[in-house]
Amino acid sequence: MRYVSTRGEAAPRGFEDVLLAGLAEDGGLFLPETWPVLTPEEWRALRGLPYAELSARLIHRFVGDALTLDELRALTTEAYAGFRHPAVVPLVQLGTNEFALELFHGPTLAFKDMALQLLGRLFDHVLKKRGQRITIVGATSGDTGSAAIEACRDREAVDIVILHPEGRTSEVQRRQMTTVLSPNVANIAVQGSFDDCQDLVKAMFVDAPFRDEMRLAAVNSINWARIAAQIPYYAYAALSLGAPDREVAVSVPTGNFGNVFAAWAARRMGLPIGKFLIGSNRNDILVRFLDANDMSARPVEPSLSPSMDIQVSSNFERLLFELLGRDPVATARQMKEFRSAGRMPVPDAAWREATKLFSGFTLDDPGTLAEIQRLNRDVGYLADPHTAVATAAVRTLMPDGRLPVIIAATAHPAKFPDAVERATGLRPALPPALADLFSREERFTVLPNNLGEIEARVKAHARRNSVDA
Ligand SMILES: Cc1ncc(COP(=O)(O)O)c(C=O)c1O
Ligand SMILES: N[C@@H](CCOP(=O)(O)O)C(=O)O
Repeated sequence: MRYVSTRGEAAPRGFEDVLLAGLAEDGGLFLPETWPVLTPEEWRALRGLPYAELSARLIHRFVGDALTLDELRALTTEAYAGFRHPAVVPLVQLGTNEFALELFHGPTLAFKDMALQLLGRLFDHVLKKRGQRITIVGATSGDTGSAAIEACRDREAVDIVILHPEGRTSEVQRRQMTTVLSPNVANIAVQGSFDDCQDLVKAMFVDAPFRDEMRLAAVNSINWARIAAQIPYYAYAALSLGAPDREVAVSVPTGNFGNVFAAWAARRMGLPIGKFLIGSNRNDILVRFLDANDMSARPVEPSLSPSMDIQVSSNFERLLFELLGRDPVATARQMKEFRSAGRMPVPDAAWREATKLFSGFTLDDPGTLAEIQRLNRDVGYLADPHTAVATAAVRTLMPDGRLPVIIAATAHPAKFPDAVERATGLRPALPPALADLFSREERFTVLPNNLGEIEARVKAHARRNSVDA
């Protein structure tokens, strides 16, 4: 299995190198050179398998000879062993044809654990084999950061620096990151938005001397391994609902487009997902694109679903590459225009293609509170604000219930207790492992949105750790 960059100038390479590279040197994102496609019989053979086994078998299609199936199975088994639910990703019926796929039973209470618990172990496996160290730099709007820190804390060959937008995460999200005092972990609160944090991370990756000196690696969904590890839960849910013999739909609360792209990848591998609903808060660039081919970035605005407070969705580039017939020159041209002008008219044929599969839905804060309240009152289900955006999308975009819909329940309600309490009067408690979160010491550095200052901080952190090591 080899991977190509969406911008075509970086050399194709195998899984291990893609795992360690994160972003391609040309600024593009890696995708498999050819998609593995499973026959209906092969899909059926995965039905009923324990989650760790199912995920090992599917992810193995992407790793080539980097790991044997046995090696990968050992990693997925360990990765999901600590989840709080025996099914790992339980499917909970919310309506006649609506099912919440709960992705938040991992250590940090969000769907990011599904991929990052595995990614931390994959890094370890590959780095031990190679005798190398890496410095991870990541951007977070709240959930990737804590999941990555939890997965990488105290790992010998890894230093990790996470950038979050100062004051724009929930307090639980911030504390989950900043109270981890392991010496290989550093947190930076950037005076800016998530988009600024993500731009800074991408700028570090295209700064070749810095990237090489620090041996930068990525934990965001720019890293292909993140997407690969998010595909199996869609397969697990779809197979439980009758696929490959029955078509299903998905509804995904969307920010950086990684989670919904993983669902699209599952379709590309032969899973019959017939419709993709994209839920958005007031940062609705993807919805405007789908409704009117208006792909224009506006300033990021805070909302009750802060993890989706994103305007520039990294993984849209992967879909664009596919929509443009895998033409890297056209993709690079479009992305360059988006970067310089802040807008990108996608060619009409590609836009129409996208609208056949994807539909967008925007929910404002009052609507989000009303939906959390409705779910609690009518269904007895306590949803976090991100999940509520996706359940509301189903009621608006697919009220006829013609397909079973898998709703990605991306976070535990206790991560957003203020919003949930405002909507329902109930304050969800944190699980026992996090019960003392509010009395733990916090450590982070506040820095301006300035590449030089951030790079200097990353360098100081990585140096200190290699001296200590
Ligand atoms: C709870 C939650 N829901 C939804 C999203 C959006 O997912 P994606 O960025 O993969 O589109 C995020 C952040 O990524 C999140 O943390
Ligand atoms: N919502 C995310 C933003 C980063 O997304 P990623 O999937 O690219 O890591 C977060 O919670 O940090």
